[in-house]
Amino acid sequence: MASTSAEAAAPATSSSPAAGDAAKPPVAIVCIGMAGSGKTTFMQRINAYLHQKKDPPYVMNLDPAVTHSPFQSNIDIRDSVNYKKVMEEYKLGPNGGIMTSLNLFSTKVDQVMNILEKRAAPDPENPAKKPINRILVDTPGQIEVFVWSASGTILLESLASSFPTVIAYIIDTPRSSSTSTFMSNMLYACSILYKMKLPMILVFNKADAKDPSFAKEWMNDYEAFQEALTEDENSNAFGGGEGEGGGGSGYMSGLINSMSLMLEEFYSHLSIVGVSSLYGTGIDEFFAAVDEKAEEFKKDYQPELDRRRTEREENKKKQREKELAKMMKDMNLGNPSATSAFADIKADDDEEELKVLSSDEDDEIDMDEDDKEGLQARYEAAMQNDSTTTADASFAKYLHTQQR
Ligand SMILES: Nc1nc2c(ncn2[C@@H]2O[C@H](COP(=O)(O)OP(=O)(O)OP(=O)(O)O)[C@@H](O)[C@H]2O)c(=O)[nH]1
Repeated sequence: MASTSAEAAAPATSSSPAAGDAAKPPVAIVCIGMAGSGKTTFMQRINAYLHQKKDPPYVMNLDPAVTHSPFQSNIDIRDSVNYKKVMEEYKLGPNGGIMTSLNLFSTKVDQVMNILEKRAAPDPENPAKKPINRILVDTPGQIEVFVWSASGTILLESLASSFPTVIAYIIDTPRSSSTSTFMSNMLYACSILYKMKLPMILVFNKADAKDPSFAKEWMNDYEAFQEALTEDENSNAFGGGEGEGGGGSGYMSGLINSMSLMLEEFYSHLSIVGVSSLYGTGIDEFFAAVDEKAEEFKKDYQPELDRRRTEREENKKKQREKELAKMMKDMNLGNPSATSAFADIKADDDEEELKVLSSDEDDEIDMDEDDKEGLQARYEAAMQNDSTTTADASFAKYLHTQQR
C-alpha cells in the first residue's frame, strides 16, 4: 500500500491495529454481489493472487448457507452457527435463516474483532509471523439480507471502526449491458453506498465475456448513455410494446434518463474496474483501486465515522437520561434534578451542616438556628415547588429523618 502523508497523519482509532503498525493497518475488502455475479469466483481469484504475492490475506466467510467454498476461510460463520438448525428451530425460510444466523453471529463480533486485531499486530512471541495486510470478507448472495439487516451494519461498522474498509460491489457485466439492467444495478449499488457509508469499488466481472468499457463510458459520458437509451427504446428493449415501432410509452426511458442524471454525483464517488475472475485479468487494477479507496477511507470516511460514533454515544447518554427521568416519573419522584430535595443532598455534602450532624447525630435540638432555618426553607421549597409531588415531600421528610 502506498504510504502518503495523509496516511501518516490519519489518527489511529483506539482499537486500531495501527497501534502495532502505525503506517499500515490491514485493509478490509468486503465483497458484495448479487447471486450469480461471480462473487465466489472473484473471492477465490483475489485470495489466490495475494497468496501468489506471498501476502496471504485473512479470510472471513459470512455466508451461513454456502455449501461449498473453493477457498478456505480463517473465520467461518458456519463454524459458529448451524444455518439448517436455525431454520428448523426458529421455523424460518432460507432468507430468515440467513438473517437470524447473521444476527446470532453478530453477537460475537467482539471476539471476531479481537482475533482480527491480534492478527493485524506483530506477534512478540513469534516475530517471524507477518501481520496481515488484507482482510477479505465474503457475504451472502442475498444482498438485501446482509445490507439491510442490523447484523450486517454491526459487522461492517465494527470492521470499519478498526480497519480501513472498502466495499467491492461485484457486477455481472454481460447481464448489465442493457441500459435498464445497468441502471437497476447502479441504483442497487447506490443504495448500498448510502446505507453502508463506506468507499466502494464497482467490479465489472466477467470481462472476458463482455468488455465493460461500455459501462465506464456510460458513467463518464451522459450523452453516450443517452444514445444507448434511445437505441434500447427503439429496439423495444424495455418491453411495453404498445403502439407500432416498439417505442413503448416512453415512461421507462424517461425514468432511466432522469435517474442517470441523479446518479452522476454518485458515480463520482466510485472506482470502476473491469476484471475476469475466471482468467485473472484486471486484478492488479483492482488492488490499485483498493489502495486508493483505503486512502480515501482514512481521509474522508474515518472522520465521518468518528463523528457518527461520538453522536451515537451522546444520543445514548441522552437516552439514558431520558430513561432515568421516565423511571423517576414512574416512581412518582418527578425530575430528580428539578426538585430542591435533590439539590439539597448535594449542598449538604460539602457544607457545614454535615459537620454538625456528624458531631452530634442524635441531637436535633442542638442544631443552630441557621441550620434549622435553612432546612425549614428547603422543606418548604420542596413542598411548594410546582413540580413537587407527594413523593418529593416524602423525600424531604425522609431527608429530615436521616438528618436526625
Ligand atoms: N465467463 C466468466 N464466468 C464467470 C466469471 N466469474 C464467475 N463466472 C461464472 O459465473 C457463475 C457464477 O459464479 P459464482 O462465483 O458461483 O457466483 P456467485 O456470485 O458466488 O453466486 P452465488 O454463490 O449464487 O452467490 C459460475 O458459472 C462461474 O463460473 C468470469 O470472470 N468470467
